[in-house]
Amino acid sequence: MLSRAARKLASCPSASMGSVGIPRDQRLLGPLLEGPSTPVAYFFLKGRFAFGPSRLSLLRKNLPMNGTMLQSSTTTLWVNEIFYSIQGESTFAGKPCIFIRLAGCNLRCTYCDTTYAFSEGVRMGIEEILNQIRSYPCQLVEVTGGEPLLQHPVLLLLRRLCDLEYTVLLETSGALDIACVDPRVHRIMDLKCPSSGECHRNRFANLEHLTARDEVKFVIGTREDFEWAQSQLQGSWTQRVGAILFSPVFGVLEPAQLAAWILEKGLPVRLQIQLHKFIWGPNVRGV
Ligand SMILES: Nc1nc2[nH]cc(C(=O)O)c2c(=O)[nH]1
Ligand code: SF4
Ligand SMILES: [Mg+2]
Repeated sequence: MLSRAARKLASCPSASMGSVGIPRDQRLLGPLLEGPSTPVAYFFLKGRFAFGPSRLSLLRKNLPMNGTMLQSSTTTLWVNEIFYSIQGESTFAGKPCIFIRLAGCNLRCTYCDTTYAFSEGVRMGIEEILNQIRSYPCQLVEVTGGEPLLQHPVLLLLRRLCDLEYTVLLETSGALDIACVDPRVHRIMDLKCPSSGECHRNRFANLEHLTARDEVKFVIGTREDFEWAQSQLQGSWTQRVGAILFSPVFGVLEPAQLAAWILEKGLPVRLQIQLHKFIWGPNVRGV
């Protein structure tokens, strides 16, 4: 007997092939690119195609805007970086972890710390990615971005990683549908607060899909954000989800201030600081 989540995945062909079953606003737009020798990337930008070299860095970094899909074949992904570090966020913080950062994002949060992922990346085959992952002495993998769900083949990558018995984490902004993600994946989903400038992009329907495996993260920059986050803690999802994380915007809100607010209200949430920024500094890439 398949679980509800497993049945949903089985009825979602995009987890194994093509883009059928993907919500309309997440479908690939534009012609498919095949073969590593093709030196051109295609993007669908506000109703027209843009063409560029295979390194996305030559695209202006503010180009992939709302609703824009990164174009790739069904077995390749635009990868910004792959690295091995200490997990700095979520309930897995402190553990060795391999990170796969995918390129492109459809949001532009005011505090974004990975703007370089908007436009820099190389195209890699899923098997090529898996081979690199196998080279690290680690069974914990996080797929992050950018926004990893912008690229449909990520569903296949996530499934392959689960099949290989990795513990798999997915960081997502929460603006795209999370229902087709393999149910073995731990989804770490943001609810964007007002100071992000992207609060209106929250896809609240995602909350219905959350399970004890998943975590919800609020990145908090102001008292208004804190109160907004507090006001979201009413729904039944709070009882189902594995963790609720309150994380201060680095360099904007002192962790001690957020700690004081949480204690003042007695909120049953988890204060999260971005461990990697305290270990290696706020602007170091690849850690
Ligand atoms: N060490 C480390 N932990 C992280 N957890 C989430 C990260 C992210 O950028 O999504 C991240 C990251 O970039 N580095
Ligand atoms: S969703 Fe994440 S990667 Fe995208 S702009 Fe916001 S913080 Fe940056
Ligand atoms: Mg992130």
